[in-house]
Amino acid sequence: MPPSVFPTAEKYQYQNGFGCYHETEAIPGSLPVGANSPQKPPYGLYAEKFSGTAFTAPRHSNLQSWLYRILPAAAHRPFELSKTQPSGHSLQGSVPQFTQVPNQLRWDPFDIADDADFVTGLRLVAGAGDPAIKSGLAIHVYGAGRNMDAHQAFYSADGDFLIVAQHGSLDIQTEFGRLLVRPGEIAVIPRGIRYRVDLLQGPIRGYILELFEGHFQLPELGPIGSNCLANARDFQAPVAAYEDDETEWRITAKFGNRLFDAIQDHNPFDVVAWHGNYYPYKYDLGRFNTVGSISYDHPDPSIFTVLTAPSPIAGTAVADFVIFPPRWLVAEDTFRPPWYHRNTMSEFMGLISGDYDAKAAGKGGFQPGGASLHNVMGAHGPDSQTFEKASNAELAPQKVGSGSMAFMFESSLMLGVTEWSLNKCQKVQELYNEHSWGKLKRQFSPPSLPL
Ligand SMILES: O=C(O)Cc1cc(O)ccc1O
Ligand SMILES: [Fe+2]
Repeated sequence: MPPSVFPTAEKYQYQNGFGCYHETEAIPGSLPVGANSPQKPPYGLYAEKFSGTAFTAPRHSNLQSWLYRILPAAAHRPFELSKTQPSGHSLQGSVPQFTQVPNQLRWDPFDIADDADFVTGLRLVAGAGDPAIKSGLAIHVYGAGRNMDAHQAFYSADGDFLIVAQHGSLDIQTEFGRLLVRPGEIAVIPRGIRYRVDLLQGPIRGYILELFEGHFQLPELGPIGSNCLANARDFQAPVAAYEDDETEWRITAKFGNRLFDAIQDHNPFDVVAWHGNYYPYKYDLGRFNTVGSISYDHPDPSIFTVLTAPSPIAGTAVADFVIFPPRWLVAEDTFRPPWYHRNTMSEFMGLISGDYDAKAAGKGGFQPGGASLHNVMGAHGPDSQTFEKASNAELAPQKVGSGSMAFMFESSLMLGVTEWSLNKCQKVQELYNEHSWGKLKRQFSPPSLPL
């Protein structure tokens, strides 16, 4: 059960900045000075190098950290296919199959299983590509009512986890230190980093974008200049915090889309000090500095990009993480909601809280904890109610989205859905298309032809 008291703030300490070279030590003097791997590191610690990119990646994109720990991560028994996942878990057993469907899909809020933890409560919703060739991504949801086992840690070798907390707060203990992630905040746990998730105030639910290739970065700002959108200083990395015990621990690995367990006889959170630029971090979406049109027309949603994972094709992301925060709409002579459109990118959307301004809310609509998928070239846009309202609204300055936060995982890849998300979860709204666009009225009234 989660503890009933909210932990004190001192439990979570951060250092600020995106893509920084940080250094932190829980015991003064535990970082070697002037060397990474001295013959004997301070206090009898082991030095362990942790590479997030190839050794030879260019300097501007090279990611690595040095960890100084009580025992190396290598000290564990062999991994075996996990037997601890409930049957039907979408990462249990065989490698998942993705089915690509051209229809617009929308899901009611996903369930929270009271008896599940962060790992057993993970469900694969959609994806493309293959972690074995470091290509593509996966989209998961999690819904859990209890802490991970007290002596269990998890890591994904497949991809970086971008965790969007929708409901309930996560106490994430990582090898690098602790992160508190509340609804409306995100955490990024790059691949390989071991962590465990406890619940702080009851059940948790949220979304995960797992990136099989590369890592997330801040988008270019172009003519916007050197500030706005997500500012670098608002990203927070943990400070080193370690535990030391020789009890039995289970390490669960997501490896090639399946889960494996290994036992070890020491605490994996034994990193006393670290330095480097490969680390987990969090970001409060409320700090996003939103920009928009102050004249006319609805700009592309790329102006709301928090983080991007570029592909080798210029300007084309494997995945963008985009948000729709509360903001003022002031555009004149403009249909202010998103336009009707078809996109060569696929658009997976979720709702953290409130209403999304392009879609009806409430039962049968786009609801917090639910999702939608408008796949490659899937036609979509405002539903008929939104169209009626917006095309007749008085265009005074208007604040939209108060108390609301929607987001989009936008990808250049065609996303497939899983047997779980299409059928088993029983959340697909069968009448999504009909309810949204089936009642759009013809507005066409051509001028009468001269006789
Ligand atoms: O489809 C959506 O609701 C997401 C979206 C929002 C927007 O403002 C412009 C384009 C777009 O795809
Ligand atoms: Fe869209």
